[in-house]
Amino acid sequence: MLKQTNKIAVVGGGSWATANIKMLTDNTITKEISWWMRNAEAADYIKNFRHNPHYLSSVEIKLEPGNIGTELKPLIADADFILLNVPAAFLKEALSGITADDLKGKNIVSAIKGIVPDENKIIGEFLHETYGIPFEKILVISGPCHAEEVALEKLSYLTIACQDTELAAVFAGMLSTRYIKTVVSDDIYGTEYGAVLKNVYAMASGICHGVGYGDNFQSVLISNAIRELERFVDVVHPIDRDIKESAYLGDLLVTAYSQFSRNRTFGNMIGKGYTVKSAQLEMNMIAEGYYAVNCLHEVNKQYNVEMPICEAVYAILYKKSPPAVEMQKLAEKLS
Ligand SMILES: NC(=O)c1ccc[n+]([C@@H]2O[C@H](COP(=O)([O-])OP(=O)(O)OC[C@H]3O[C@@H](n4cnc5c(N)ncnc54)[C@H](O)[C@@H]3O)[C@@H](O)[C@H]2O)c1
Ligand SMILES: O=P(O)(O)OC[C@H](O)CO
Repeated sequence: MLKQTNKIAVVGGGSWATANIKMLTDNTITKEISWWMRNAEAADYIKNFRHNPHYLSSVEIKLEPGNIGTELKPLIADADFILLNVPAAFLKEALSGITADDLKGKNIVSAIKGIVPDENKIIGEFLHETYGIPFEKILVISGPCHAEEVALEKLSYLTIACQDTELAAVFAGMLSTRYIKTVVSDDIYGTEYGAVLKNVYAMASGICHGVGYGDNFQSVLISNAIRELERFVDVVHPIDRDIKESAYLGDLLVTAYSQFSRNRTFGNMIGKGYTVKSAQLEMNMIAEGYYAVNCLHEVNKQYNVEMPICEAVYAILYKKSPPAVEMQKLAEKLS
């Protein structure tokens, strides 16, 4: 049974965590919010100055200083919802020291669009298998929404997925604001895999731009990408879904075309000849697609879905195949 005042613990100190704090505090439903981040300096700065020094620094943080910290266990102890915002590659590290008992009975919300490396699992599967969280208590936030536009209060739509759609609606109610509309879904697998794949396609979009292809080619790439995405999710989790919904097609479009996209920016640098290391250093933000494409390559060994775009990005990032050569080969396979 949900309490009158819900307690929400936000985990992660980056752009999306900051945007989620803003949405939750701009929303008028009474709630208590705590915020964990690993960077102690940033936490102190936020307590003193009410702004995140590194991400979305224009956003005013309206939290009690005592509710912000770097010790995860006490911050999640009496939370009803734990909202995960750490990039998938660092999730295990962030949750180290946390046991299944610490998470028992809690609702876990993943705002992460990635796969846990080594485990090769989407976040819902990882939480279920590692911590025994029942699927009815796992929620996923997705949809076409850049943190930067949340900071600017530009009208955006989020999808909240959970097997228990009533619970999804409760959480959606706590995120909605004048500038955030919410949609509820029961498709955890499709929503998660859709978000993971769109990051890889955004990288492909950036790579082709960096190599010199134009808008005409990019639109063909993205229309092939949505078909590739649909092929994959229909094999992994075959249910009746409309791939044209915002959580799937919408998210692919925003990330493939937006100036704010981390994954597209990263791909563009790779297309222009940066190494992975130098692109990562220059960005100061995490492009999830870099880790995800390696995991997807492994996961797809089990399903054998035809995924030429993912394979091209994998070859460029992990086999050091020249971007221009891979894009030329890929172009022959698109229609
Ligand atoms: N930014 C967005 O607009 C947006 C929107 C929807 C979903 N997401 C998802 O939210 C998640 C978080 O992304 P973000 O955009 O907030 O990230 P970001 O790039 O803004 O911030 C990077 C985050 O990673 C952490 N980090 C970096 N290096 C680390 C390390 N070595 N060990 C541990 N932590 C490290 C940083 O502390 C910071 O919290 C991702 O899964 C992303 O796909 C982001
Ligand atoms: O576009 P990116 O790569 O910054 O990803 C951010 C969000 O997932 C967009 O919905």
